[in-house]
Amino acid sequence: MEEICVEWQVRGIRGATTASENSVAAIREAVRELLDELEAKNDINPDLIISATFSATRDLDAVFPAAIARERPHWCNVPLLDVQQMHVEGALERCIRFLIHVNWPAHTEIYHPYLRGAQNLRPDRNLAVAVAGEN
Ligand SMILES: O=C(O)C(=O)C[C@]1(C(=O)O)C=C[C@@H](O)C=C1
Repeated sequence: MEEICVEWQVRGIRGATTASENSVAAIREAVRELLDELEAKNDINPDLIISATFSATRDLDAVFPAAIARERPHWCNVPLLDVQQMHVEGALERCIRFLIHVNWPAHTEIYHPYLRGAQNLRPDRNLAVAVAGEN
């Protein structure tokens, strides 16, 4: 029988969005939408996620984004962390970002979701998917 060998790589996936206000409901809605998009566009298997770090700008403190992520099916065992985004004067407000490391089949495209007010943070990533080795 022919053996099909899949080459795996550790890859980083970035994403960001904004919450409409500093409330549990608004942050939950924004994080769910962002992770829905991540999973839908990447056909991601949460069991292959190595870790996920969320940052929130200093104007968001109603709830931890990691706690929202942990509510998702199969995310309860993912190592999660929240940090406060460094503040730069004039930077996008009420912004939630993530950096996720994942085991990924080599040479497979990754989609980095940038939604809502965060759409223009990385127009290069928003328009195109990143090809293996380019991120
Ligand atoms: O990708 C983002 O979320 C950005 O805001 C862009 C950027 C960057 O310049 O690369 C800036 C600040 C963040 O800490 C991460 C990345």
